[in-house]
Amino acid sequence: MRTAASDGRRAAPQEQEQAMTNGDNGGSGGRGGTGGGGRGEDAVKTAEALEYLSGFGNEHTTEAVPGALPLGRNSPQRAPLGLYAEQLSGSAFTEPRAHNRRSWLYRIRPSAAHPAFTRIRNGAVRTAPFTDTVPDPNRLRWNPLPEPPSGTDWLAGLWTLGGNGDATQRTGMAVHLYHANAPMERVFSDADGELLIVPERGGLLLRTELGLLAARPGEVALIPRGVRFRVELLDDTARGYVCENYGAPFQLPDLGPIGANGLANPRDFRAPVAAYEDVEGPVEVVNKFCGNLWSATYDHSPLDVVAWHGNHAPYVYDLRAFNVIGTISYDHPDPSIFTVLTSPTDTPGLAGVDFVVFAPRWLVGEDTFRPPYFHRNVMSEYMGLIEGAYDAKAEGFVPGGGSLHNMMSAHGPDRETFDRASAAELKPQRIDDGLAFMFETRWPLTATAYAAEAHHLQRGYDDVWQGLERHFRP
Ligand SMILES: O=C(O)Cc1cc(O)ccc1O
Ligand SMILES: [Fe+2]
Repeated sequence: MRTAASDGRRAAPQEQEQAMTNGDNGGSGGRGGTGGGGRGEDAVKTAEALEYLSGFGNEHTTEAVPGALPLGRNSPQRAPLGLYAEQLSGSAFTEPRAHNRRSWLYRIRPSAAHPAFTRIRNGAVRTAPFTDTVPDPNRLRWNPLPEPPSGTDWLAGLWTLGGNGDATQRTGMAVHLYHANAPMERVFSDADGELLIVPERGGLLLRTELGLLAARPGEVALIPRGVRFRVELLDDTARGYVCENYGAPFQLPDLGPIGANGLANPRDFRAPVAAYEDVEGPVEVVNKFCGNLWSATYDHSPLDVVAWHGNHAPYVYDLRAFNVIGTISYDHPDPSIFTVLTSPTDTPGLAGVDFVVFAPRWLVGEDTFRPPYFHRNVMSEYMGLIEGAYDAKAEGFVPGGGSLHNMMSAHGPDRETFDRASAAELKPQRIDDGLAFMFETRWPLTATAYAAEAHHLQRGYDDVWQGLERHFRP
């Protein structure tokens, strides 16, 4: 963990009105700077120079201007440098210490200094409870979203596939996809849940209240509930997935008999160093609250946190750092062993949502059908593909697409995969031609009308299990 004193970040030029200042994180980018597509040259340069704090849930301390963090107390009579002190809570004040999350922010203006929000159109964003359609027992699979119209920013390009629970009860989750080709000018926050962003195409620069994160395909970023942020693009277009988790914040899974190490190692999670915008002037701030989008035009940027400390922060994680554990004897282990993050519910072991990754690994199982087995699962499974291919599907499950296998729906290897794996020579085999993930949840998912009627919904997905001949020879 870095300390405020050892950060040694220089103060950014305060006098520059409208300037973007971000400590050591790469100069005075400002907004935009895009040429042609959505890629911002400033964003690219800034992303390359980013520094991070390391460790999941650590008590971080960071300041973009030396002396901005008060010492010895959170809320001195007058905070240093004329800043306002503000607490951001990610858990109830009274939750057990192990689950308690909060950070103290030292900012140019308190978040309370804003005008009234008024409703704007929700675009293609939908929120639980999902009642557009009835839950579907059929296996569903989608191709990627079509290209967005030019000028689509990340928020405008957010498209809800479905979900479960009820955002107002802080239970359940939603699956969204996004496609974008323009940087956000506005700022967004989601009071309904935390956002786990899974880029599939194109890198993102996330300018958050607590600092800057870059998330490229293969990495995931988490924005805590209510944290304001703006998404800029590191490539001309961006595409990916989002799990909006209405429930308890994602945490690392217990390791049980695995021991003290393994799966996602805590130190590989990176939080931003403090970085702030000193912008006086109109800034649109969009707030998602209980399913609707609300907008207010602030007279300053709310990304104005000069220093912060605490254990509640955005973070980025490289899925390729995942320590994959599997069989070294026989049988295909259940994919819970690939859990990166879990959002627990009141019933131990029954997650509101697990985020699971199928990362490069060796398969060595003896006398074993090595790909995912045929199964029916009380949990519901949404799967996406970040790159390459997935070992249960020969074709049709493509990067940017996704599949939904709801509670108890029968699925598993397609016919081609079954035939191939049943005949394969069982020498050690490295699986490194793809990166797939799963949002697995205890409640069935209901699709939005958009998703159920989408042109890119694959009709005839059932056919992948056609032709599984009987081989029974009594
Ligand atoms: O359905 C899937 O492809 C996900 C999955 C993978 C696996 O290895 C075992 C069970 C399972 O649900
Ligand atoms: Fe499955």
